[in-house]
Amino acid sequence: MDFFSYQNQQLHAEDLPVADIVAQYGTPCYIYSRATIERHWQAFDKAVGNHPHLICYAVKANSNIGILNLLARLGSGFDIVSGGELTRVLEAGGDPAKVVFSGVGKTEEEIAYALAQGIKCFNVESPSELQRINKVAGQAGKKAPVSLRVNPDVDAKTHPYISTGLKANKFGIEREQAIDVYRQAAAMDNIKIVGMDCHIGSQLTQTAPFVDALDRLLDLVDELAKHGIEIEHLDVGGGLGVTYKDETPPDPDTYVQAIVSRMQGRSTLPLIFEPGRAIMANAGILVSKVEFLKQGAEKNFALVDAAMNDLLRPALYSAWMNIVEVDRSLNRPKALYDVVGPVCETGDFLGKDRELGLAEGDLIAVRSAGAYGFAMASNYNSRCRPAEVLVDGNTPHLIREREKLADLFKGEYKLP
Ligand SMILES: Cc1ncc(COP(=O)(O)O)c(C=O)c1O
Ligand SMILES: N[C@@H](CCCC[NH3+])C(=O)O
Repeated sequence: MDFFSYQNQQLHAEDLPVADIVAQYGTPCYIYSRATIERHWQAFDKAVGNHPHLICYAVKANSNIGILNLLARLGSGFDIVSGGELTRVLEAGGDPAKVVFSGVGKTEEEIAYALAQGIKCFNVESPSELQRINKVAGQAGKKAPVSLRVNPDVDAKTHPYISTGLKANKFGIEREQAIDVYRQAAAMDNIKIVGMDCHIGSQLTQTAPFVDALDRLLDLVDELAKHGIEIEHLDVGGGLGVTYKDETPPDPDTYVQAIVSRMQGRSTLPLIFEPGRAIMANAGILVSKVEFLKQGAEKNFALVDAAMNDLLRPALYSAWMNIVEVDRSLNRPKALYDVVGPVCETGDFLGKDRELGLAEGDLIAVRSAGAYGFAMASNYNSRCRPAEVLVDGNTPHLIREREKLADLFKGEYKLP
């Protein structure tokens, strides 16, 4: 669900006109809604009902401390993929005992750090990683809690760059090897087996691949039990998609029900969910100002002050993201525009062939930009990353300042 709505032709964030917010904080600017983030998180939590569970928000989707803090206050757990993300979770007041650590390339340093903080478990992606965790835990005199990420070989039917559950993908341990790797783990001195997990991809718009993957995992859980290995939790990963254009993903309730319905007879096996996009995407927009309108030989261009460094999804995945005028009352004549940024790349666009009524100086908003928006922003072309503002009812809170030019070369040195 999208929290931005037009009131009197002006795009509003909760009770505030978007134009007033950016008048204060400048453009480009990410704006998020507290109410929407909380509603989305609670939709997952409530849908699971009485089945024991933990919602571990996938920090990579949006890792702003202000947002992590909101979620921590709701009781959320966190799915992290780096020591940096763990630092953010701790800084935000998150409970390390509710943190699961995913990712294919955990370093010794990251493992030692996570162990020292007492995280819930490591989602292990290879036999070599398992050995490394055992070694580091041994050095620390600890037993590391682990879950093996099983690659269930299910087609998530999403963009190939964000599909993760196929044999051809780098993620997880092949199903056929899983029992063997679990047995290796059971024999290790400094490993404690606690779970099993999978994550088959992102922006999934159907329930069936999730259910297929779960069924394959449940078969493995039963097979492991025959080998005397008990699984204490099952982590079904994230991946639920959102509507950017005309996709019709299941809502969190339908998705969660489909998962929980497969858990009959397993009411004591806790479930972990790792949603990222479904919580954050439609809770945020990116607002940008039209700098110039330019008529090319074949196309009209709207040159705006946000670029691929601020929002990479269109350039990276050819992702279609909805672009709207912030003030419709201006009633500009409509034309077809490629909405492009100032970065020196032909791939620097936010949208192509969009019918918009624009004049120089107008504001546009890219909707559904709350997930994998700022989180993937960079300083390419030495551009300062934008501000982030969280709207709480009728109060905007600055949760990240726009970067300053002087910050761009902090930590860089000239030769003596
Ligand atoms: C292991 C893992 N968990 C959770 C997520 C979150 O995915 P999404 O934002 O699609 O819910 C991802 C990213 O795809 C991931 O790699
Ligand atoms: N960054 C991607 C999703 C990747 C999910 C991470 N495993 C996107 O914008 O859609």
